[in-house]
Order: sequence, then structure tokens, then C-alpha cells
Amino acid sequence: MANEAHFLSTSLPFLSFNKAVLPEFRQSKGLSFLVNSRISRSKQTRASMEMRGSGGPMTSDHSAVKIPHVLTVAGSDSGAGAGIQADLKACAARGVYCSTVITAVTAQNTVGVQGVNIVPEDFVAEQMKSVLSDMDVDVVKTGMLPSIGIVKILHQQLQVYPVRALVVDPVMVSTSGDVLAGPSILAVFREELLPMADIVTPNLKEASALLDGVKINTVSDMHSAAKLLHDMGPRNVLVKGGHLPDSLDAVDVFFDGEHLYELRSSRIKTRNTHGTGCTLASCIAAELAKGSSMLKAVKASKFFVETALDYSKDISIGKGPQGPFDHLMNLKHNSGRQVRFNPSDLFLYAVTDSRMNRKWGHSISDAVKDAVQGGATIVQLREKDIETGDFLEAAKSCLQICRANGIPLLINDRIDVALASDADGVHIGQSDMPAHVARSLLGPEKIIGVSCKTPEQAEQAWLGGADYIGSGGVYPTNTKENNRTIGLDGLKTVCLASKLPVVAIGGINISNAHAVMEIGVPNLKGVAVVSALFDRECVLTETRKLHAVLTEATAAAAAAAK
Ligand SMILES: Cc1ncc(COP(=O)(O)OP(=O)(O)O)c(N)n1
Ligand SMILES: Cc1ncsc1CCOP(=O)(O)O
Ligand SMILES: [Mg+2]
Repeated sequence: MANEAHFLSTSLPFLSFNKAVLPEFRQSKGLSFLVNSRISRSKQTRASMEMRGSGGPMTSDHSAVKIPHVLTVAGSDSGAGAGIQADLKACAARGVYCSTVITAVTAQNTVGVQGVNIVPEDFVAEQMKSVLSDMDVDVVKTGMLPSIGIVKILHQQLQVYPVRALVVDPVMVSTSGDVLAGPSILAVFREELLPMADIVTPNLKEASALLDGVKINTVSDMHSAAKLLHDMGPRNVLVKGGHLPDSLDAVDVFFDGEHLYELRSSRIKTRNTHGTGCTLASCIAAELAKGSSMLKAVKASKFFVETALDYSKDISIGKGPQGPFDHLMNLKHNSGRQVRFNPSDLFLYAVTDSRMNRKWGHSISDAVKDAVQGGATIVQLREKDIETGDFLEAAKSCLQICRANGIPLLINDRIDVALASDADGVHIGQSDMPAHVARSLLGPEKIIGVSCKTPEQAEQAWLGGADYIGSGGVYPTNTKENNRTIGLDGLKTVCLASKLPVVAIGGINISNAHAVMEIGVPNLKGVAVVSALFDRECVLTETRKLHAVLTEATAAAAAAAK
């Protein structure tokens, strides 16, 4: 294995630069030559392919699970902000398998591109064949295609091994301004690559280059460019306006041949934008591989990039002007988090209601004290009709009770009250500010819960950095007006789609809590209740009863799972 892993060497030149593009690359000093260790590699690959083809153990495994698969055909970025490395991270973040065909190896960092070494065309072809002949690729995404021959190879291979979609990011210039595919390649991009593409995603410079230098300075110019590019053959066009002068928003123009859409998102002020184009295209490919429509894939990808940029705006990697960002959004979101949220805290989630407390003559802090003593594992103050000052005072006194009992206290809707009282977090709904904005305001250590009725909302909550979701109304309720009931089936659908732990809410009480917990989905961690605890004379007794029911239900579920 050691000799096979030996890929870089100083002896044999693997390839000289392609003559057509040579002048456009900056020559680097002391470039390593790629050495040919192909013979033993390809033998091994062929051997394993033959084994699969002959119906060996791999092909007879009927229980195998198909995972959405993107193949990226792109260049390697040693700084790992863009290129193949960005594609791998983006696909991983979107839950999709990503295989790779490397077209060029670049030496680059946050300062710029110091060197480029193109992989020989026959070896690009060999990589492509290895993957496409063996693996069930759904979508191919292209990035840096540095020679005419490589574009032609892609064309041929996709004839032999058709895939569901081709996403073309027509990479020509890096974010640092270095040329990655020069003018000589434009003709083959126009004539062979674009007609094959299901979507092409140029930035303004690339769109202009593909359109013979036409000026694109306004959103209206972007509309015209999208239409002209569409005439070249791709099924869809996304012209990215990230570099549009004088624009407060980041506006992209999407054209599907019929309708033009302006897709806007807030412009994030950060130096960490290296690799956004690669990431966006990979994310679109990943969403298509999962079965999304094109417009939905584009919108989800734009939101993903915006969220990742927002999370990563303050990270510092490298000394140059263009830093990479954190695709997995962990550097800020998770690491350094001192008190990590424990999903089992969702077990018996008590949500207060001032109207009910008034009805029974309970103060908020007495009601919370009783719920905590009765076994509540987390408390949310949902005070819809009190003054801000009173809310803050209530939050401070309830916080003392909860802290003394080691129980988190969350504030419903009011991020300002959560910040001012130093509560443990917030619970926000779909009409409140997005989770990622709440996360920016609250920082990495606070708990954020989001109400979700659909798998899509659950995905957005996860992307936005939420810790859990609340899903319901499971049953009809009088506590929240005009609230759609999703039933046990709706709850189960959301739980199965959610990457976050879930607490069920809406009309849950001691008679039906067992049925809720019985749906048997591991990330359903508990129930959130208002009236079953607080619209009662004795909060302590009711909480104890519900705790007992939940304990019984969980024990029964554990026994059934054995
Ligand atoms: C745990 C939990 N889940 C859902 C909700 C509902 O929040 P929201 O949709 O914002 O509605 P209001 O509670 O604000 O009326 C919740 N509060 N807690
Ligand atoms: C706040 C909320 N969100 C969805 S249903 C609901 C009300 C739950 O109250 P109850 O437990 O009294 O039905
Ligand atoms: Mg709310």
C-alpha cells in the first residue's frame, strides 16, 4: 500500500502544462511533478470492478441503502477553502456522498494561487471512468476544467455513463483574481459544456466572459445575461451577483427558460468568502441528488452559504485577504460551548401561561417552583401579555429557582428578555427572527429551540444552529389560537426528518402522553405542556403525575426495543 500512496515525486514529469492554457497560469517556483503510479492503481481498480460485475458479495447485498451521490470534477485547493475540498465539505454538510475527479492540483492559500499543475487528460479520464463505471452517481458537478481536452473527456464520459443532472460552475478566475481557465477554453465551454448542463452558475465576471465581454453592472443586466446564457443551451442559469457594485443585498438571478427570479439574501460582511462559488454549486448538486427541484435546490443552497458565511464571519485562518469559511459551522457554533445542551432535558418540558396562573391565583415563580419540584426537566416562560419590565423580573426570579435545581430556563419569543436576564436560551417560532440570527445574537452557549411543523422547517432550524425543535400541535389545543394540528403522523414525519432532538407539543396531557412517546422515534425526547400543568389547581401534583406517565412510557419503549 505504501508505494501506491506515493503519488508525488520529483522524478518523472507526469504532464507538462497544456499548451493552450500555459500562458494563463502563473508559473510556480519548484513545482513538484506528479509521478505515474497508475499501473498498480488501475490494476487494483479493475480487479475490484470485475469482482462487483461478476455478482460478488457487493452486488448481492439486497439490504444495501442507497445514499445520494455527487461526483465533483474539479481542482484541488491546498488551502482547502475552495475546489475539491470545499465540494467534499459542502456535500458532507448536506448529508450526501461525494466522490472526486481531480483535474488540477493548485498550490494556494488565503493570499492567492502560487502554482497550478494540470492532471494529464488520460488520467482525468481514468479517474472519471473508475468512479462512473462502479458507483451509482446521481449528479456530476464541475469546477475547474483547465483544458479543452478535459472538457471533451467529460462530454464523452457522460455519454457513456449518463447521470441525473450536471451542475456546471464555470470556474475561470479564483477569488484572488488568479486565472484558472483562460480565454482559449471559452469556445469549448460554450459549445460543449453549457449545452450539457442542467444548471450553470457563473459569477458576474464569468457570465461576462462567456458573453464576449458584455458589461454586467445592474440587476437588469443580470436578467439579460441570464437569458443570453440560457440561449447557449443550459436548462437553467444562475447568475451570481455577489460582486455587484452598490448593492446592499446579495442578489442572484435565476432563469429556468420561462421565469426570471431575483433571489436576495443579506450581504454578510466578512473576509471569509473563499470557496463560496464551489460550495454553492456543490450544495445545489447535493440537493438535486436528494431529489429537490432546481429552484428549491438553488434556494436551499443560497441559504446554506449565507448561514455558513454568517457563522464564519469572525474566524481567522491564514494571513491573506480571502479566508475560507466553516462549512460544518462548528468552529463558532459548537466548540467553546461550555454548557452543552442535553436533549434529555426535553423529557418533561413545562411551558408557563400568565392567563392560567392568574385564573388559579398562582404567581409565575410559585408555578415554576411547583413544576420543578414535581419533576419538570426544563421550563419555558411563555408570557404573552405582560409588560417587558415584569417579564424581566419574572425571568430573573425563575432563573434563580431553575439554577438552584440544575434545570434550564428558556424564554419564549423574547431574545431581548433572554439576554437581559441571562436565561439559558429561547424558544422561537416560524414568524420570529431566523434561528441563525438568534444564534448570532445569543452566542454559542445559549439554547435555541424552534417550532417546526414540517421537515423543511426542521432542516432550516438545524442549519440555523438550533439545539432542538418543538413540533405540534400534536392534538387540538385551546392554549394557542389558530394552531394547525399535525397529529401523531405529522409529528413522526418531522421527527424522522429532523437532525435535532424533538419535543412534542399541543394538547398533551396524562391521558395521551403515553401514545405520543409510543411513536417510537429515537429523537423524540419528551413532551411540552401548558394547560396539563398550569391550568390546574395543584401544579405540583399534576407535574408528578405526568412525570410518572412519561417514565412508564419510556421504560415500556426501552423494553419493546430489546
Ligand atoms: C417547546 C415549544 N414548542 C413550540 C412552541 C410554540 O412556539 P411558537 O410557534 O413561537 O408559538 P408561541 O408559543 O410563541 O405562541 C413553544 N412555545 N414551545
Ligand atoms: C405553544 C404551543 N405551540 C404549539 S401548540 C401550543 C400550546 C400547547 O399548550 P397545551 O399544552 O395547553 O395544549
Ligand atoms: Mg413564538
